[in-house]
Parts: sequence; structure tokens; C-alpha cells
Amino acid sequence: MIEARIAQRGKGALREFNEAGVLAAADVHVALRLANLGGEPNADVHLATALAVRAVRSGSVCLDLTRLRDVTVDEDADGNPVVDPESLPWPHDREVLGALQRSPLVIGGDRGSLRPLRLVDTDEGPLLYLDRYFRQEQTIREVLAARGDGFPAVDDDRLAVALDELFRDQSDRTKPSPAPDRQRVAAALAATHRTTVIAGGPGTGKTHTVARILALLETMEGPGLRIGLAAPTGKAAARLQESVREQESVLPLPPGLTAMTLHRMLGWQRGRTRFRYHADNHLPYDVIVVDETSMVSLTMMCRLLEAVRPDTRLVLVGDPDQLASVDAGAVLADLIARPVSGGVNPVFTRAAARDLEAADDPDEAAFRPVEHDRLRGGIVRLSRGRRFGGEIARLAVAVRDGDGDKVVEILNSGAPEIAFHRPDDVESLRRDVVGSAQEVTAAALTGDIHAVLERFETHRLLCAHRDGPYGVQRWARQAMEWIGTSTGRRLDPERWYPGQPLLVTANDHEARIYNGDTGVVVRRDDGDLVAAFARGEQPFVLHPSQLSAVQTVYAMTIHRSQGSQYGTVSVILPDERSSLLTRELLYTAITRARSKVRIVGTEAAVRAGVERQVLRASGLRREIRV
Ligand SMILES: Nc1ncnc2c1ncn2[C@@H]1O[C@H](COP(=O)(O)OP(=O)(O)OP(=O)(O)O)[C@@H](O)[C@H]1O
Repeated sequence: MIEARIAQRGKGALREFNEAGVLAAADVHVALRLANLGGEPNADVHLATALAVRAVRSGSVCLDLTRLRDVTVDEDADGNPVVDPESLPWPHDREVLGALQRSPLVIGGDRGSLRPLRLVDTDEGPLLYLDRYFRQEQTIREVLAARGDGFPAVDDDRLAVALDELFRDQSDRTKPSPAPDRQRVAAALAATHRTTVIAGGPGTGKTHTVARILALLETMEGPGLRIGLAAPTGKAAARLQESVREQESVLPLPPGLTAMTLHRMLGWQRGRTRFRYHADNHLPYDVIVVDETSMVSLTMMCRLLEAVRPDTRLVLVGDPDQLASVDAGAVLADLIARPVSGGVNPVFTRAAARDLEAADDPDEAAFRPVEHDRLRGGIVRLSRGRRFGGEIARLAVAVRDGDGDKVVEILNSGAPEIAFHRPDDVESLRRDVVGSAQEVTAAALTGDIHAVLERFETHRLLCAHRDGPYGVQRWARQAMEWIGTSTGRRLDPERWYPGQPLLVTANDHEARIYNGDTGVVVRRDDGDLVAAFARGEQPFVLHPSQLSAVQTVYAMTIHRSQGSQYGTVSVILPDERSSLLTRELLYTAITRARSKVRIVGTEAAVRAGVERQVLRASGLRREIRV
């Protein structure tokens, strides 16, 4: 058996790539172990295998063999790369491909049936997979193809009437909403397809539409329709449940709908590797809605699709431009970009005719030809922002579109919703940090939980990094110092105190608090301290000692903020060379803001972030040649 220590000392190229920080010890270790088991002596295959393991570790599903050299290397304390990736001993792409084509790890060998690697030819070049991920992708492809082969039976007339009733003109409720109404199209799609994907930025009404889709299906197929609502995280599930329940009074929805995490829906079982629901034991629902799908990994999507009954309507909702899942895959973005197959459902075409044919409206864009094609695949994008200020939305769109000049222009425009500061210009940030802490503390001392939670959402300090000069640790310390100086009292995060901001770092289903939840310590009238968390109308309160995994949070990572929104968001940008600084990260940070966004960083950092895209290799977007 090869030990990690020995693997770390892998020879030749492996060693150099390891020392440069391109490969971690674990990548080398796995590659050498597979080579050993499969009887593969070829060094190019060892390197490709290690790079494939690394690819998965950094979020890709496979290794794109046409972009082998597209790697990041370790940085020194000043943010400079330790080595130039070009100086590494890269083998020739063609030689790597040839070695893989002959490799027992790919084609099987005389040491048994072990074939841990898959070499897959696609329309855009070859991909190298660890077998497990290829099989998951194949499952997704096959299930989606099977689900797209046919449509649910729907009564045209009832659908038309129900759509008219649910999507009303905001200024004259006696009339249906004007065309084009993309939300109505999304509902028509969900009613007439087995799989629907609803994409949209923050505040475009995704949850609003979900509630109407459920009401539509309840009207057409209910009562007794079995509805499953899920999201990848507990926090996102709690938000989905709240938003849907808020619509109960205005829509024909079954009361008390509950949402849960995807793990819970699939029947995660302690100590077992398999979920309770799977291909041979399907989920019992007639309709399943998954919110925040951008955070769903390839593996979870595979498990979900296996477990969904073929005739269940599945509605996947999310923002494909946000940061993708922590684990490998960017499935939502892939599903939206992949080639569309399947025919047109005439029931949908009739139901959505006026919206599909309508010209641009001042509030809503007409459907472009390419979008008509996507609709055939059950995919629709909501585009009309219903929530935040115009300039923040424009900034987010410019970032999403990779338009660095426009981003800089908007940042410097002097618009009241946007502030752009050099890294050393933090006076207004200090004022917001101190001001919001004072307001939260004042409310926390009076025991007014609603006011505390409302004020707590007025400002949030976000960082890309956890450590280092631009990281959460450093900036949380800075915030505490500012607050301490302003009050003349040093904050001690080791003890509970009124106004203390909290971040939950692990799910606790029993206590109903979830990883990523934020709350505040409040002093009640009786003098006791409680931790309060926002949960729709009714805040959730528990004794701080019941919190098993919690941190004091004066700053948090942008990753952690995903799925939440705040009044003002202040974003500390890292150095322009930071590989974490990407378009998706900037977009996610900016779209957390409801009324104001403050960027602290250099123009070079902004431009670098807008330019750098997270490219997660996957075969889902491609035509596979088998
Ligand atoms: N068609 C509509 N008519 C009136 N109000 C709407 C409409 N669609 C959405 N809204 C309102 O706009 C706001 C944002 O909608 P919603 O929360 O559904 O967006 P979202 O896309 O789910 O946002 P997020 O991604 O932040 O969760 C809500 O207050 C909602 O009630």
C-alpha cells in the first residue's frame, strides 16, 4: 500500500506539480494508488489521473484534456504565484491522450475489471472522468431524456382559465397581466412539462412564481396533490417554506406546506451511504420543487433524478450566475446551457401564445429566438427585477455579462445606491459597521426581537477570503475594534452579550437551526439572554447554550451569504491576483444588497474579478460521442 508520505514524494512530474501547489498530496496519492492497483506504469497517465482528482476537488466534474494547463498555483504571502505554471514539465496533450487511450485504467487490464477512469470524446474535445462522476452524469442525461419523452396530460381550457386567474395585472386586478409575462410562461411550462427549469436573478419573482405554480397544479389536479418542497440547505428550505406560506392567504394553496433539505427529502439515514429513496423506491410526490438549485452538486442532482417518479413534475429553480455548489458540478448552469432535445408541446404553445408572440414591453423583454428553443427543453429565464434599485441591478448585469468598463463606470457614477472605495478609504464603512452594531445592541437591550432582527439585516460586511489581509478574520477583528472604540467597551466574543451577532456553522435539525443561519443575542424583559433567529413572521428563539456550533460574526464570507439579502452590503475585495476573485463571486456579493452596495478595493481587482470566470468542466453541456 502506498502511504501518503511516499505519495507526496511522487517522482518526476508528479513531484514538481505537487511542490508547485498544483497537485495536493491527496491527488498524487490517489493517482499512484489507482496506477498501482491497475498496473499502469505510464507517468503521463499518473499525471492526468492526479489532475482529474484535482479537477473534482476544485469543483469540476472531469478534466478537460484540451485545457490541461489551465491551473492555478500556490501564492506566496504577497500574492505572487510560487512558480509560473508554464515552467512546469507539461507533457504533450497528444501524448497524454494516446497514453490514456491505451491505459488499463481506461480500457481495463489483466488485473481485473477495475476501470477507474473514463475517457470520453465530445464535440468540444476529450474529457477525462473518474468513473463515478461519469456514471452520475450519464444517469442525469438518461433520466432527463426519458422524462422529456412525453408530456403530462393537461386540459387546455382549464389551464388557460387558471393562468388568467393567477397572473393578474397589478394596476387593474380585473385583467390578466400584460404580455409578455415570463412568470406566466414559467407556470405554463411547469404545468405542461415533466421537468422545468426556472432561472432568474434575485428578486425576479422565482418564489412568487413557485407559489403560483403550486396553486395552478392544485387547481388543476388537486385536491390531494402531493407536493414536495426542497432546497440544498436548511436555511434555504426555511426561506422557501416561509415565502410559499406567505402566499397561502391569497392563493388556493394547501395550508401548512413544509419545505426540507434535499438530503432529508431523499431520506438521508445516519450511518448509511444510501438514501431511503432511490431508483427502486421513488419519492411519493406528484410535484417536486427545488429552490436554490445552483447550490446542488452533480452527485445530489443524480440522486434526486434517480429518486423522482417518472410522472412527477419536477421544477428546478435558481440563479445560474451565482457561485456554484461546494461539491463538484455546476448542474443548474449546465442544464440551462446544454443542447435541447425533445419536441414542442402544443398545449404549452397554445397556453403561452400571447406571451411568446408579444413584443418588448417597457417592463419585460420579449422572448428571443434562442429562448424559444430553450422553452422546448422546459427552460425559462425570469428577467424583470421586482426588488432592488435600478443601479444595483445594472451593476449586477454588467458583472454577469463580463463588461468591465461598464462595471467601473457604474461604480464611479456617484449613484446613491453604489459606493466604491479604495482599500485604505474605510471611514464610511466604519460608520456603517458601528452604526448598525449600535442600533442592533440598543434594540437587543430592550428585548424587542423583531426590531433586533430587522436592524441586523441593515448592513453586512462580506469578504472573499477567510484568512489574510482581506479575510473575514481580519475584518471581523477590525469591526470589533471599531465598535469597542466607539462604545469604550471591549467586545468579548467568548461571552454572550446583548447585540452579539451569531453565525451557525452546522445544521441542528432538532433545534431547527441550520448552517449559515444568522441571529442575535437579545436580553429579554426577565433579564435572560436568548439567541433570536429570523423565521418569517415569527422569530425563532432559543437559549444560547443550546447552540452547539456558532460563531460571533461581524464579517462573513460571500459564500456564506448566498441565499440571503441585506439592506447595505459592504464587500472587501482581495488583491486582483486572488484566484477566489471571480465574476460569480462578485455577482453573488452585489446581488446580496437590497438598497446599497459598497465595494472596497482597487479598480484592478474589480476588473480582474469581472474577467475571471469559474469554469467548471463537465460533459453535461456537450454532445457526447460514444
Ligand atoms: N408578478 C409580481 N407581481 C407583484 N409582485 C411580485 C411579482 N413577482 C414578484 N413580486 C414581488 O417581488 C419580490 C421578489 O419576489 P421573489 O421573492 O419571489 O423573488 P425571488 O426571485 O424568489 O428572489 P430571491 O432570489 O432573492 O429569493 C417579492 O416581494 C414578491 O412578492
